[in-house]
This record gives sequence, C-alpha cells and structure tokens, in this order.
Amino acid sequence: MATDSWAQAVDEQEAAAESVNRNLRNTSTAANATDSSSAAAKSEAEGDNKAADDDDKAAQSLLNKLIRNNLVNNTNQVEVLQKDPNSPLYSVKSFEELRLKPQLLQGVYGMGFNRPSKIQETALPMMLAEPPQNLIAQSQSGTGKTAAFVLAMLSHVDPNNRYPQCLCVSPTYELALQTGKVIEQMGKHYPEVKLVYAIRGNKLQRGVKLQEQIVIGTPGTMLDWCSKFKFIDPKKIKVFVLDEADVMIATQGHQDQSIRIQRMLPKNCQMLLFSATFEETVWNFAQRIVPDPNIIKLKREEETLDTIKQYYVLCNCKEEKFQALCNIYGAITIAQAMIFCHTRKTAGWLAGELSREGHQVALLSGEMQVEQRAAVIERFRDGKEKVLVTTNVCARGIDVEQVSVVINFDLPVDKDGNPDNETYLHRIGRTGRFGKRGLAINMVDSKMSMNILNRIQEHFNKRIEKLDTDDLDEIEKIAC
Ligand SMILES: Nc1ncnc2c1ncn2[C@@H]1O[C@H](COP(=O)(O)OP(=O)(O)OP(=O)(O)O)[C@@H](O)[C@H]1O
Repeated sequence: MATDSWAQAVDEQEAAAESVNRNLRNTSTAANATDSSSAAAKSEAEGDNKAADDDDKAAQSLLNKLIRNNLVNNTNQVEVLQKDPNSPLYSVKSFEELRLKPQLLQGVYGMGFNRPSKIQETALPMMLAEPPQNLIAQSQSGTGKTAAFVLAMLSHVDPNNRYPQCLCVSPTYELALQTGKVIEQMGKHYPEVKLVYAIRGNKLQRGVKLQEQIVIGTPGTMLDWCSKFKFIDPKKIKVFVLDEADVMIATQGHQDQSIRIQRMLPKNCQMLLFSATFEETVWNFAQRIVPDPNIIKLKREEETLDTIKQYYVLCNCKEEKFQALCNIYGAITIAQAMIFCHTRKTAGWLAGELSREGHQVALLSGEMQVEQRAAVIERFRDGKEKVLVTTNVCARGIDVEQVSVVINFDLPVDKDGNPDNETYLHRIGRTGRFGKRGLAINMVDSKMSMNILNRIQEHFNKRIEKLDTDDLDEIEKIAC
C-alpha cells in the first residue's frame, strides 16, 4: 500500500526539503540554571519567619481556589462549546455512537470526557472503518487529537495476539511519555492490551520478542527495535501513527527514520498522520507518501482558536520586556505560564530575573538530558513551579491543563529570520486546551519584530491587539 509511493516521494522531495526543513528542531536552547533558579525561589518560600509561611499558605489557598473556580467555569464552557457548530469541540454524536468497545467507553468516561470533539467525531469513523483507511488529519491544538488516534489503536489491537500490532511515533521523548499515559488511562479497563515505550533508556535484553500490542516511542529507538534488535516484527503491524506528523516528515533525521520504519511495514498497514499544522509543502508531501488518504484539513482562518486571546506589547529591550512581564503578573492571577525565548541565553537570564522576583521558575533546555527534561515537565504539570521558561523545545504537544498564559518573550522565527507560523501556533496552543480560555502575549522589541508580528497576523488573518502594560486597569480587563 504505502511503501513504494513513500520511497519515490522521498526522492522527489529532496530538492524541496531545504525549504521545508524549517528549523523545527532548532531548539539549541538550554540553560544551566534550572535548579538554582527553582532553589532561589524555594529558599525564599522556606523562610524561617512563621508569619510569612502563613501568608504563603493563605496566598496558595486563595490561588488554588481561583484555579478551581476557573476549572468549574471551564466545564460549563466546554459544554457550551460542544453545542456550538463553529467550535472545534462541537459534536453531534456521543461516544456510544462511535461504536467504541465497552472497555474503551469506560476508559473515556473515566477520563472525564462527556462528548467527543469534532476531530474525534470525524476521524474515528474513518479510522475504524473496514477495510482500514489511511488518514491525514489536521485539527487545532488542544482539541483531542491524541485521544482520537489512541482510541483507534486500542480499537484495532487483538488482545489475544501477544505481539506488537500498533506503532506510534512521537518527535520527542516527553511527548512519547505523555501519549503513553493517555494510552494507559484510556485502556485502563482493557488490561489485556499492553503498552511498551520505545524510548532512550528503556533497554531490553537482546533476543527478546515483545508481547505488548502497542509500542509508543521516538523514531530512532523505534527504528532500532524494528531493524537492529528485531524486538518488533514490523510485518505484523496493523496501524502506524505519526504524531506531530508535519515535524516528523519535514525534519530530515525524523523523516529518514520514519521512512525506514514505514518501508518495513506490510502494504496494508493503516497510516495515520496527525498535527495541528501542516505547512503547504509538507501537506503536499504527506499526501504523496500516504496512499489514498482520507483528509481532514483546516482552513487557514480556522487554525487559530478564538478561545485564545492574542495581544502584543511594545518594548525597547529585554529589560523592558521583563518589566512588562512583571506588570502583567502584578495585575492578573496567572495559574501557570509558559514563556518562550529564542535562545537559551535569554531563557537563562529571564529565569534568573523571575526567580529573583520570587517566582517559582523552571527552566527547560534542549541541551538537558531527555530524562531531566521529562522530569522538569512533570514537576511543572504537578504545579510545583508556576512558570516554565523555555525555547522551542517545548512548543509542541505538551498538555498542561493549568497553563493560562503563554508569553512569546521572543517571537518565533526560522533560521532565515522569517516568521515561523507553525511554531507560533503550537506555542500559543499550550494554553486554551480543550475549550479553556487562554492568553497569548507577544513581546515586540524592534521594527523587525513588529514586522514579524504583522506577518503572523496576515498569515492567520487574525488581529493581535495591542496591550499597554503600564496601564494596570487595561491588563486586568484582558484576564481570562
Ligand atoms: N472529548 C473530550 N472531552 C474532554 N476533554 C478532552 C476530550 N478529548 C481530549 N480532551 C482533553 O483535552 C486536552 C487536549 O487534548 P490533546 O492533548 O489530545 O490535544 P491535541 O489536539 O493532541 O493537542 P496538540 O495539537 O497541542 O498536540 C487533554 O487534556 C485531553 O485530556
């Protein structure tokens, strides 16, 4: 089914690859300061003055209450949005009507899902049809793509067969772990189906034949497990999922590995490609490598979510940007925030400054060991730090419900200095997950960055409002 056309398309694409390869892996980030910045904030909080401790607890309790209220409001909002035909969360069907196995229905409801989102409602019947059909699907960030392909994999496996039947490839270690958790939660009432992680550090004994039906991992390890170590018999794979598919096929290293895996799969293996963004050339390439695909594609103006309000702030230098950030923090309650910087140097500097202001800050860097990166995200997810300063390493896929604000301390640009629209969309999509309201604030510090912002506005045909951060009343008004 897929093998030859993929190989041919790869050859044809070589010339175009340069332009497609948009520095999506240019996460040359990192910092040395993670622990020191968290520690500084912590030591302040752990002061020996009991009165201060009590104040902290009171403040924390108030914050928790505010966060809870926000969540309650959000539940109502999701219900409203699921009845609005213009919302990406809209659905006419129930999960029952999607003909899921009872064990999976239990899993879905156990996760607190009441109704499918639009992408789930549309994609699942295509993915579960017989004979299996290929699919290339685009849907906005935070609209439940993961649950959609996880349900497809769990529906397709035969639990009586103790060997891998579904492979799911994610671009990063952290995302593979996150998706694995969704598989575990969704499959909680289907214990016969087992999952294994093909990620760095998970060392298996040579000669082992895997018994787990689903393998989730990163492309390099997955390839090794299929070809070098032969833990997986690729000929028995029924479903091959590429999450963040555009980055998987636009980034040379990932592309090579994904193609080599794909070439080993049987011709009738179902291919499922998902992402929130598909740049035009990548989209064309995807269509050439996936035979007879069903296609779910967004119009450009549908790509941004109305639930994420977008603003920009005018500044002259990084110190002014930092001051604007402090003003924002002084005016509104921010459950958790993610702040994106262009370089790890700026990220390290900013984390230090924020930490000196008393914020609990985590710093995530592309240079850190993957296990360390996953641990930082886990701490942030658990609310141990309220601010995550990072570079593009964290722009995609990471799902942390409490992120109410995303700050682009530096706007995303590609290696030629042009706006990186895809990364912009993924970054701001870290907030406003599944119907939540979110704020995205862009710091503009030069004519050049104003030009970048304008081009981003034009690209998405979406107005980004100006915000005066010296005016506290104005900031308060934009609070979610
Ligand atoms: N039907 C549903 N009802 C309620 N919540 C849902 C539903 N489907 C998914 N969610 C929740 O919505 C959040 C976002 O889902 P998910 O991470 O799958 O989005 P995504 O489309 O893959 O996003 P991204 O493009 O950023 O990777 C998750 O916390 C998930 O648990």
